[in-house]
Amino acid sequence: MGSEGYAPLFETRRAKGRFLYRMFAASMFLGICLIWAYRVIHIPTEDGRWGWIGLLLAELWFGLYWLVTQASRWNPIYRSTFKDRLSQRYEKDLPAVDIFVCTADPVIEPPIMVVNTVLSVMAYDYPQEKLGVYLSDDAGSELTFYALLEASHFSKHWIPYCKKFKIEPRSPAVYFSLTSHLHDADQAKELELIQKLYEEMKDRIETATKLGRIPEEVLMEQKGFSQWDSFSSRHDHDTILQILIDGRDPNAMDVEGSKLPTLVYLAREKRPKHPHNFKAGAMNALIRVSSKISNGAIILNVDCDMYSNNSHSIRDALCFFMDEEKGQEIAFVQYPQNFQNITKNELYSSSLRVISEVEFHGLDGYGGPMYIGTGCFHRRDTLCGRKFSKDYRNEWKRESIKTEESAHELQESLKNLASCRYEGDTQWGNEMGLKYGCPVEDVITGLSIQCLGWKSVYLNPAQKAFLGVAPTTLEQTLVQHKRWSEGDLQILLSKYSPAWYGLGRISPGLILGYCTYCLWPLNSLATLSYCIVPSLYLLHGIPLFPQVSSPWFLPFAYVILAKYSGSLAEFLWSGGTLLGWWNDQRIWLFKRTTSYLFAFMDTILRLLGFSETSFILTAKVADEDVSQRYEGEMMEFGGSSPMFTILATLAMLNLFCVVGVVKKVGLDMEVYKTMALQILLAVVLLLINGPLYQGLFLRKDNGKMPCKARPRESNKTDISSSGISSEMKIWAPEFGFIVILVLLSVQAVDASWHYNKDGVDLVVKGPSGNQIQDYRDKTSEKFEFMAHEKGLHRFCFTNKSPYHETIDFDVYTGHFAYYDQHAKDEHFNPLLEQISKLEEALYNIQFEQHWLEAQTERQARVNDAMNRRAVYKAFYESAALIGASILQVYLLRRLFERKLGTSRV
Ligand SMILES: O=c1ccn([C@@H]2O[C@H](COP(=O)(O)OP(=O)(O)O[C@H]3O[C@H](CO)[C@@H](O)[C@H](O)[C@H]3O)[C@@H](O)[C@H]2O)c(=O)[nH]1
Ligand SMILES: [Mn+2]
Repeated sequence: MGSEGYAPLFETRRAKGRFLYRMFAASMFLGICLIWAYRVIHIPTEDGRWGWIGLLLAELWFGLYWLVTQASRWNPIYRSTFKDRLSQRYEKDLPAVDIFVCTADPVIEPPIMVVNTVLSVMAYDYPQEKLGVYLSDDAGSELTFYALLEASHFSKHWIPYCKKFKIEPRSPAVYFSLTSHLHDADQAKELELIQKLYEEMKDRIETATKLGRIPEEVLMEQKGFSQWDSFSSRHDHDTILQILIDGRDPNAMDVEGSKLPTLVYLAREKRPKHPHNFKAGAMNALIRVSSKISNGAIILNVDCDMYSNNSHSIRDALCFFMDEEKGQEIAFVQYPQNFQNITKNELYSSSLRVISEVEFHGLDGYGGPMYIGTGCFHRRDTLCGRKFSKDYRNEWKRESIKTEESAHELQESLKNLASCRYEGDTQWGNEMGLKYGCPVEDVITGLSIQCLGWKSVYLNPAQKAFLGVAPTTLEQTLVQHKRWSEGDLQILLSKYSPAWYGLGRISPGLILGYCTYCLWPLNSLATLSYCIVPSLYLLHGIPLFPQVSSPWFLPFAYVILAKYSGSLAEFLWSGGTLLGWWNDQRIWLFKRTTSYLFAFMDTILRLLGFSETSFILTAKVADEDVSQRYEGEMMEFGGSSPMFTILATLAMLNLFCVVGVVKKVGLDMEVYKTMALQILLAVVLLLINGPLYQGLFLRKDNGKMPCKARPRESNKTDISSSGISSEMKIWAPEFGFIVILVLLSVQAVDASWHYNKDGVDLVVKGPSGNQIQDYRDKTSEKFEFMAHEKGLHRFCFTNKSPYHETIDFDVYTGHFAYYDQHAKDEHFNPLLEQISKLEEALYNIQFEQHWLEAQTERQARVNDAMNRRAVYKAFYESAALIGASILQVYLLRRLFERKLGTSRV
């Protein structure tokens, strides 16, 4: 098309104030150089030399990393579209669009949420006959299938309602929750009707989900359910494919007589021995299956929680692809990830605000944002690996698939495309489709597309295009970031590394842009050194920063001030609050000392061949009390995690140093006058760790830091004669709470060898008085007991012998990370799993020691008369210690030797 009279379909604006920003950045850089100079010039010869070098390395890293992050701020651009022009020119020739929704677990991704997302994308403001909606269910759950079946019926009412009244957003659940009062009487009536239909559907779905069972009559009616006959587990089943609405069928119409979008359910084949490659595998199966059903030229991918919040998003995206002059080079259009459940001050900093509002615009200025999984429109061709060429023209008017086959025949013939073996010896997962073997399949796929010469576009309209569910606990946030940062670091080290593969293929600005994320994990070491070294040296009175009166103080002060006021300004400008920024700084610290550290270590283990890729799904639902604490912005430490152990240790270390310093200050004020910056750092760390101290010491709710198993003092109880009982009560605060008793019943010493065989009975009763455990005739025993409900548990000892009995017992109470994690998640990350096991094993060692000690004591008492006590005690103690040491050595060796087990969804 000629340029004359050409009106583009989209517009690109450069950010204002770039010059000012660049001046500011240059001044920061000068400050950073001065800090480096100071460190190098002043390396001490004795006291504090190592600490100093630690800080020098940390500052070198921070400075270089800061330089890298400038790429995403140097040249930001903003995009806007002209949808009216699109519709004037192309309304009749709009391309077919296929929409892929991915789900993987009916428990943490409830079917009702999934179908709301599906309904929202079925109701796009777009010719419905050109839409194909595909749900990939990696759990192969009948419940999700049932929900989708229900949604296919409901869509016949929902889509016409949306179109008639042009409502937003088009996720029914969200729409109904936002709409209470309507002025238009007509609409009010229809609203009532449709809402009733929705509530009924929701009821049916939720009841089925709760019961884990589909109503009998539905099973009879819908033949698709028979596909579950050969289903053995989510990891082991045939392909299940069902075309629920066949767009080619002239009868597929809504209640107003308009065409409906195609709707397909797919659970690809899974076999335990066959790697399924997580979301990437699911997407590739969808690409193949859809190519034989609707074969849309454009593919939109959304996660099952990311409902469409803007019915015009397809048209917006098409403005880029269909622009006559610049459209041909664009491979994908990425929308930001926004969330519906962000609280005002975003406790876990999960809005990704600065990334969405600042950094991605910056990447767009250098050739386009990364592909971040959800909310992204692709050309089918480029997703399948097509190389860029100048003469490439997308053929929008594709032949629609003409086949005489019935939906059923088609279904059967397509199952092969989603089978495990199909991809063997093909380029799928490599040159074609999404790439395999990386926890962030999206980023590496996007990068390889850009390396083939394509551009991408970042579109961030005021009316958010997609809204999803952000993690609602600290642990989930940290685990999610671990997956992301680990994946990004892997990319940096992979064949497709932006650093070398990208060289010459994408612009240097974009390479640095990618590195901003790929280098996340390396920040952990520098941050750790900054959290530990200055505080420890402060305690010892060794200064590591220049005095306030020294001229070298200036660059430090300037860089600190400029860095933090800049970051605050950015955060506020992106729509955040002051407290939100403060929380963001805290999470910044937490992620760097835990998620990134684990990601770093895991990547190294992976390089050495110890661990395999895993994917821990982010939960989209939470218990009620957890949700309440989230809404109230109270940090969640419930459930134990090795990440919390690190956070708590660092916080305690800092507290310890600060308390130590406060004690000393009275004695020696002078020393500390020279250490203003170190004191400032320690105090800021103290403040930022505030919620940790609260969780450790002050809070009483279930979200507080879990207590580790720890021994209580030994107890002794005397039960004078037969039939007499003694009772002990223990409060179990939650499921999985563990009580361990070491019981030792010993007759009065004077009866020496005649200890009674009848021993003692122990009965454990649960909170409602029900008997849970019953041990009879015990003389010496250890019991391990796990509470299955919370509440007061009674441990009742009864003496059956005619003699006076002394019962000597130890009680350990606590909650094991190991049990906890495994109850929640069968595929806990290998490294964390090993750590929990080690933790548990170490505890067991402690326990064995106590038991042996108790045994020794018992023996000793029994043998008192023979004066062999000392011998026995020594014997048992050394045996215990040797055993413990052997076990420790064995466990540690196993930790490093064993090829860590596979774990996958
Ligand atoms: O084996 C799997 C695992 C996951 N999923 C789906 O992948 C999506 C993302 O999973 P989620 O637990 O929500 O991870 P997030 O960290 O929130 O996801 C972001 O990061 C992922 C890469 O780590 C991308 O795949 C996602 O698109 C992106 O939204 C969900 O729809 C899942 O159902 C599958 O289909 N199969
Ligand atoms: Mn998600």
